[in-house]
Amino acid sequence: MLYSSVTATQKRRALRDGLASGRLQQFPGAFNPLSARLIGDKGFDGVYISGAVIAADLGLPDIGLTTLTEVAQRAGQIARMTDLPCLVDADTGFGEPMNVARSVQELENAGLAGCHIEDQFNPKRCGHLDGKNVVDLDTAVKRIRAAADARRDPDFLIMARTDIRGTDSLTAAQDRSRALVEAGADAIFPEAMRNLDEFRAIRDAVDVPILANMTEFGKSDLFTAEQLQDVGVSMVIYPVTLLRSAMGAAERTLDTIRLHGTQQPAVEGMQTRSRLYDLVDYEGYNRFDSSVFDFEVPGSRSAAPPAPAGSDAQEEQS
Ligand SMILES: C[C@](O)(C(=O)O)[C@H](CC(=O)O)C(=O)O
Ligand SMILES: [Mg+2]
Repeated sequence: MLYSSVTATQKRRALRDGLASGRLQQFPGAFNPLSARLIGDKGFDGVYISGAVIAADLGLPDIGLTTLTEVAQRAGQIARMTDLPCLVDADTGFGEPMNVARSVQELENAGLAGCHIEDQFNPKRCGHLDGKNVVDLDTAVKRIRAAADARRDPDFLIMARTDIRGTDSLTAAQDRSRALVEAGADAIFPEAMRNLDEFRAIRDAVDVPILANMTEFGKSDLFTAEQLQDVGVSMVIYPVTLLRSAMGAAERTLDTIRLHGTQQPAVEGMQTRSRLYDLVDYEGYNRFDSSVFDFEVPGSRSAAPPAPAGSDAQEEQS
């Protein structure tokens, strides 16, 4: 009830331990707080909070229009719902190095386990699009140094993302990764790697964990967990995967209603009422104060809490 049951400090330690474990850490992207709960329920290692998803959710393109306040608030709402460590996308850090410092402290306050900060110019864009620009090495280093110096919890993970592979060679990406680690990065996110050998080359260049971004319709093939583990990747994100899946399902359901005049054929694929109630832990709230739910709905599972007043028991699917 009221989640999460572990502290932010414990989550940060869990993230560090996971990265040190030698086992690939899988972080699907939550598109809302409820989906973070689902990710934990399915046994994943952590939750990724994507800048692209936060932007898309607001109906915005992913070009640095979202603000620190919006991202910290949404990320905090998501982190609240899970015992897993959450890694949030802090884009370019929301400004100059001093802004980056403030961003890190706000994200610490929001209960995140870590964040990544990239070396793109503003306005930034999706790392898998063409025509990106990166800032010079000095600026990139200052951002990461400011982030590392600003954190108050030494376990808050500062991950440096470099987009340089989009504009320069693999060697340039290795050099920049080394410099970012020197500046204080705890981990490296090499964006838009072209193949597994490129991931291996970055891994060989630095002695910190590296992340693979398995975003669909991008520049990288969708490698399996086993393939990534074999080349020494420590963490994989599936940043927009759940949003794309949910939106795909939403479109299909809307088409069904248009076609059949009812959603009935789509109901089979829907999350049931009782599963939704499991995820929000109605039962836990009911234990806390049973007078909140002091009526029964015929046909509901005995373990499931009763539906709120005015709901239709016929909707119960499980
Ligand atoms: C990882 C990423 O930064 C994100 O915001 O989720 C995006 C994902 C995407 O647009 O597919 C990225 O720049 O790769
Ligand atoms: Mg992003």
